[in-house]
Amino acid sequence: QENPNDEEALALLKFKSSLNNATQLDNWDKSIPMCNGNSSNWKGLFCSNGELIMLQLEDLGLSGKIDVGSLAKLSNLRQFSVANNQFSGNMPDVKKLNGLRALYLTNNKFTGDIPDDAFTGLNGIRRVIIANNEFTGKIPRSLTNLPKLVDLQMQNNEFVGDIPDFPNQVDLKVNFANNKLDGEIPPHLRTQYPTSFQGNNLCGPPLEACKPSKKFPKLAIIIIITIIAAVAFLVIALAYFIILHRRKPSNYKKSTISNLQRSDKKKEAQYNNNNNNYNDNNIKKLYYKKNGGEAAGGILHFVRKERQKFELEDLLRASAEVLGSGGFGSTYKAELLIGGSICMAVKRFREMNNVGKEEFFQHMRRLGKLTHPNLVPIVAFYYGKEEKLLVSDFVQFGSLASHLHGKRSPNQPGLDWPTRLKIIKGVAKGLDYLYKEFPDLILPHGHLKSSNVLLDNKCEPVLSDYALLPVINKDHAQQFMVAYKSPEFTRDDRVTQKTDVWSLGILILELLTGHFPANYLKQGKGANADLASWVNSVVREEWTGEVFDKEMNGTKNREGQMLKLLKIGMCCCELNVEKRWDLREAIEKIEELKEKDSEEEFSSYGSEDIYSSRAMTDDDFSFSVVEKV
Ligand SMILES: Nc1ncnc2c1ncn2[C@@H]1O[C@H](COP(=O)(O)OP(=O)(O)OP(=O)(O)O)[C@@H](O)[C@H]1O
Repeated sequence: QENPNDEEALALLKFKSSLNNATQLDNWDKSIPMCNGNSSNWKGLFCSNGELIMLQLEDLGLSGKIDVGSLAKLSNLRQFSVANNQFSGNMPDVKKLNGLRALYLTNNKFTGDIPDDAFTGLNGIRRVIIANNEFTGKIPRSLTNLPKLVDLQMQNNEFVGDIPDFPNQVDLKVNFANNKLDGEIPPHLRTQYPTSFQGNNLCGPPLEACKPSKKFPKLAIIIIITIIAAVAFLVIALAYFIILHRRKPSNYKKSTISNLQRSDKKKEAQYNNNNNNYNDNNIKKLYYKKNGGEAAGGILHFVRKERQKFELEDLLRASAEVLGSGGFGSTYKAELLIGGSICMAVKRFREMNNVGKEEFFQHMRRLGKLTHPNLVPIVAFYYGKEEKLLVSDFVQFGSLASHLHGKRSPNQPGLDWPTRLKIIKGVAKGLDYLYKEFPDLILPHGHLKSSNVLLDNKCEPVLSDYALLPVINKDHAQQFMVAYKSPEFTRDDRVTQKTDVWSLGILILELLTGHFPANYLKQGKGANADLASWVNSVVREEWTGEVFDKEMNGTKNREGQMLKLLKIGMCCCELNVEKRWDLREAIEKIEELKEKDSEEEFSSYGSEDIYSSRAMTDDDFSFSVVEKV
């Protein structure tokens, strides 16, 4: 049967044939399907539900002709980017691509005037990014009629003449810097940043006022007087407003902060499904507008080349909800509408100034190079003096913590054994990768806990909040990060490369028992000072059956494997660091686990085996005093 994408594949191959230097597109091959659900087999293509929606051919050294006629056959094409290549000549005739939402031609060598009607009919377009080329002539008037336009970047070209007004685009952000433009900045662009106009011969707000023309001194005087009168009026009105405002009782502040107030209830809510409570808030509303975050107006630095770019402003304005707050700050889910809907998780960090700016950027770039199916990819970051934002992919299915400890509807089953086994195997793989990538770090993860194990729609685990220790202020890390709740830190004030193994052990025990480890830490000194001690005491009394989470239904013929995992958890929680397994050993043992027991395994495992794995002395009962959770 004819593949519906065949025609598009042919169109793309024709498009490719008019490019020069397209050697990197060698997997564009008609025998391989372009799209596979939401992923693509051809370099530079992005697909959604089997349809090609974006073409991102960036940094490929391409030149030659852009065959727009062929591109026009791609019926769902939303984004077209050839940024950072060697294209020259006139701008392609993009008005033929009438479904386009974003166009990126930045950093090429395009020349010539752009016809006035070049953008006519592109009624869905949101971004026109043609900066850093050699375009000449006037700014095409058709740009002013694009109802959805929010981002127009034409800086570093050779445009001449005046800037037209953009009266219809309320959220538009422009950049015309470093051209040869002159005249007065039009009324609807006066609230833009002054830097968007610098390097031209422009005047008027937000730049300096235009010099009054010598021909009409009287008119100039009238204008100045009018401006002074208007300013005076504004000052008086402002003063009046302030006086009026001060007199009001100040319960305003309370209601704003209450949005984000921390409470134990919220922690519980946080563990309920992440997809609840969707509303029309955005991060600005939820935090910045009210509490004055420093990020507004800042720059988002992308650490992954292949990812679709967006601006910080887009992120802060996107529809958002609070996912929860931890020791470092709040995390938000933001839904961006660019070339389809994309959900990102945005985590605010304070106390992240352990290293200088340069080193911080370096560390982020290092995180941006990590690719592993069991790690949440960090996509971008914002660097502010006091505050940082880390942007990563939003993981759909909530955290392991929410599945283990959150409320469920009565007919929703708990996680079964095969799923729990899959989760711990994935966690082990993610950790293994981190240890290989960060041999220089004492704690390659440092913050392994069930709320930092997220689940995708197939219940595959993905780790978050990893490898952040180098950038977090020491005091803060010691107060909040999981590694610093380990016996070796509370007892000896030290952490080692085996401390993440202890966190893994606690995670395993949490997964098997369904008990929330923080509850034990709260109780402090005593026989059950941590989850491992509790498990130990139950096992010692030969009540091993009591250890396992009752929600983990259908355990028949699986007890042997479950006991093996329990033993692994106990060995990872060995108090004596020297005797504790290292990560490699723990991973190997986890990898050996199977879903079902073989006959002899089924009969040979008993509680004695488990008990001997954590040799308990009287001292052990009192080592782990952790007041703060
Ligand atoms: N990328 C993501 N996708 C989906 N949910 C996420 C993502 N990152 C974090 N979350 C969820 O958001 C909530 C808040 O996370 P956050 O990391 O702020 O707090 P925490 O993990 O409880 O504590 P801490 O700050 O100490 O790590 C948690 O339930 C977490 O599972």
